[in-house]
Amino acid sequence: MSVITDSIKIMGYLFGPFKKILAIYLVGVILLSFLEVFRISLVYPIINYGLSVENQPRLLDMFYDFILPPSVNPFIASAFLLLITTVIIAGLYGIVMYSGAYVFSEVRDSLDKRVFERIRTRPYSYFAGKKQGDLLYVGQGAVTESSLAINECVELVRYSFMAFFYLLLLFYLSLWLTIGVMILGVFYAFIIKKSLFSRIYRNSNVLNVSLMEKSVVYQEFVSGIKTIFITGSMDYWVRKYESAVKKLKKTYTNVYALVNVFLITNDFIMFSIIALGGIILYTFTGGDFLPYIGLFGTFMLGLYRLVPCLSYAQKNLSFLVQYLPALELVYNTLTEDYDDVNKLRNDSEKKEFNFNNKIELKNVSFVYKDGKKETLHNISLEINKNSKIAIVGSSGSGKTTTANLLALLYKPSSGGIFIDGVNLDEINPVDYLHHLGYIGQETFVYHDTIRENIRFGLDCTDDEIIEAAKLADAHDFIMASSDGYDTIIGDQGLKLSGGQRQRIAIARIILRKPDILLLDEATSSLDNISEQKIMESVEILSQNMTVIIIAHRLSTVQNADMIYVLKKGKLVENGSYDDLMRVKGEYWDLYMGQKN
Ligand SMILES: Nc1ncnc2c1ncn2[C@@H]1O[C@H](COP(=O)(O)OP(=O)(O)OP(=O)(O)O)[C@@H](O)[C@H]1O
Repeated sequence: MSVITDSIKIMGYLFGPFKKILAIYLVGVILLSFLEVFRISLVYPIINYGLSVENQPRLLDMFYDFILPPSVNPFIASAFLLLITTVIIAGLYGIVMYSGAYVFSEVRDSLDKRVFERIRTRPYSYFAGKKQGDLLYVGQGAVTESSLAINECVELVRYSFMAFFYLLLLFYLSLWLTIGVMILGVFYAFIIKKSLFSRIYRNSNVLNVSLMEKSVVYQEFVSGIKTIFITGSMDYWVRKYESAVKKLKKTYTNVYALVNVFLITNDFIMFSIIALGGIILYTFTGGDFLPYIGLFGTFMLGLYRLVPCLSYAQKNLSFLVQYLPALELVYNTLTEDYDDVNKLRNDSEKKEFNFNNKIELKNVSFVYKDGKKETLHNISLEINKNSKIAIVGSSGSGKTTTANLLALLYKPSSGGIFIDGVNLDEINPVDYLHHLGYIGQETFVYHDTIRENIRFGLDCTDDEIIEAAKLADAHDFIMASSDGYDTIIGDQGLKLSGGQRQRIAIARIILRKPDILLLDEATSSLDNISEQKIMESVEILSQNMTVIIIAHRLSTVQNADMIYVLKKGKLVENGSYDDLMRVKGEYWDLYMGQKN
């Protein structure tokens, strides 16, 4: 599809919900364009009546015959009309500019919201499979560039209408002269389209890829800063970043140089035409050019106004082309099909979460999208209500994957998870997730107070926050911080230790009083004493809560009601600590491995 039809299709989609305000803008633009041309045409009678030129068609004569009493001099009437039209144009300009800005900001605003909505409703696998930099670019850079494209589009419409009306005036003044100028113009536009537009589009594509690459490198640099420092690999990252920036510089130069070529050539053509027109007029009239001065002057004035309009329209078009790859990315994000988690989640047909008896995993197998073989194979296990179970196994055995399935981040490839006999697929996920407290290995804290980081949007009292913090062994260090619960955590929680962050994450979940508490290496960053304290809290909580613990440190899970042992994605053993130690199987091996 061509660049222009592509842009029209995308713009049609983006402007779709704003037809009314767009219509008002267009009416204003048409009226304004007409008045602009009318204003220029007033110059013609002013010159001709002023110079008392006879025997020349006088533009607007019919209009004057109709509205002017014979006693009024057409010269002074034209001057007055010029003044009145100028005042109206000034007012109308304000309206058009305002409605143009309004259309732009409405579309931009909706774009921001729509893109965010489309991204946020994606399944977790979409985020897991994307580079963070790419995700950031879609929601930020690409949206900003698309907004700029929208602005260019709004402007393009304005300048195109103006150019059209000026062209009509020129046709009226001199058919042949206009045809001559148009042939030149079409020839020129053809060269421009052939030589420049495709180049701008190509370079803009490269520009977008380079922008994305730079943003990815920067993102990776910031998130990996600690590893970069301790491995002394700063030079490598500097080279990586500089190479991304260098590529960007080259494509930026190409794109902006190409866009500016228009302006220079337009200026050149405009003044060449005026000079040539003057020479032709002088030659054809044998020096007696006075009767044609009105026509020549108005024509050139019209042309003088037309060319910048065309020039701006071209500039708008070329910027539009430049931003098109970003627009396409945003358009694809907005229109592509995907499993909307909201639609899945808000399904009113789905049952409410009801848990009185047990959770069962029945023959659950799972393959990651890009995985070659099954990560989980035919797992079947049971978790009784208010029991405390543990899932253990060596690294890579599939423990976190099992937790991911329980937390609805992925769906089993076959088999199913059942709560009191009801498949998790049939239960309202929002309801289910409200009752599930999942604490993973990665802890997310954000730039706000400790209080708000624990609250995380929940409607609760300060006392409840403190109680949860105590259970998570976080209260003491919070109280020792400069402003207690009101201490601001630095960007990404850099002012906190790993263990402190983990304790805040645990408090956040405990505060939610879930029915099922899923701890995936949730105490891995903690020292033994702190871990011990949290496990004591879990012990208390487990009287009214079903607790699923995934842990490397087997000492943490010794008193679980049931321990499931995974090996290479398969369930190889289960039983209480005593049972498993007695049979001296996989658990025994793991235990002895940790002891030595
Ligand atoms: N998003 C993913 N895409 C593809 N494969 C994955 C993904 N996440 C994990 N895996 C693979 O699945 C297997 C099980 O990983 P999982 O994280 O469940 O193991 P684990 O028992 O929790 O390991 P650890 O104790 O080291 O955290 C591993 O081989 C891992 O490489």
